[in-house]
Amino acid sequence: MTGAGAAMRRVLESRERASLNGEQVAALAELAQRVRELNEAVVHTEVGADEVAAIRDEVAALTARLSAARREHPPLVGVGEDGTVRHLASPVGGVLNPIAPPVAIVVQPDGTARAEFTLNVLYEGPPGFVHGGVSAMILDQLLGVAASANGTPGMTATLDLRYRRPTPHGVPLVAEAKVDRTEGRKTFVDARIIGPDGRTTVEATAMFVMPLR
Ligand SMILES: CCCCCCCCCC(=O)SCCNC(=O)CCNC(=O)[C@H](O)C(C)(C)COP(=O)(O)OP(=O)(O)OC[C@H]1O[C@@H](n2cnc3c(N)ncnc32)[C@H](O)[C@@H]1OP(=O)(O)O
Repeated sequence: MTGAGAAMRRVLESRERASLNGEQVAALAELAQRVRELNEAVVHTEVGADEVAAIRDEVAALTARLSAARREHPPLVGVGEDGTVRHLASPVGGVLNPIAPPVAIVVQPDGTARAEFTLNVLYEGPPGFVHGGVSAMILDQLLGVAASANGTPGMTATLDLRYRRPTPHGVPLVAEAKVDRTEGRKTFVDARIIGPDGRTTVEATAMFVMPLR
């Protein structure tokens, strides 16, 4: 046993006290979105060196202003309108995380976790296509949400990926995950990413294990 469950409970207990109210979350989510746009602008800009230097100094000044009052830990959890727990700073769809791809996961009545999203060039691996690690990260999260929605949350113990064809960026994608079966503390979940032509680009199977302590 790893004690992973106890370690996570300790972190959760310390961070729940730092929860934000809805107004604060909305304001920071807007800021995170502006930073996402800044990130993309940095990758695409063709402005001259002097302008780059001036912008660099402005960004540094903004970072200093934000850092004038810092919490010890990121706000980890929030409770959504539907009562589900949200990891606000998650690297997948975390509304407060400027590096998180915009993947909003919705659980369907039949337990399928589903997301519709478009990835921009920030998530590129092979030219024109999504980085395989980014696809894996999105699928891991989606698989985990499906396991949680099934009432059997856990840690990812195994994650098997089959990259069937390249996943394009800049076009609408769909990802879905659904629990296949549970065996004691183990939950087996299947997922896939589907391209705009309706064909599967990546398939995944994961096993989640609920830590004993
Ligand atoms: C709404 C919120 C949604 C949030 C979604 C979040 C999605 C993101 C999820 C993640 O990314 S989690 C981070 C990545 N995963 C980890 O860091 C996990 C690290 N590993 C662990 O913490 C532990 O190894 C683990 C909790 C998975 C298992 O530890 P345990 O001490 O509870 O397992 P134990 O050794 O008692 O084994 C229990 C059973 O599982 C099996 N098992 C455990 N780990 C395994 C493994 N890695 N591969 C294959 N089998 C494994 C083990 O063989 C055994 O099978 P049997 O009961 O049949 O004997």
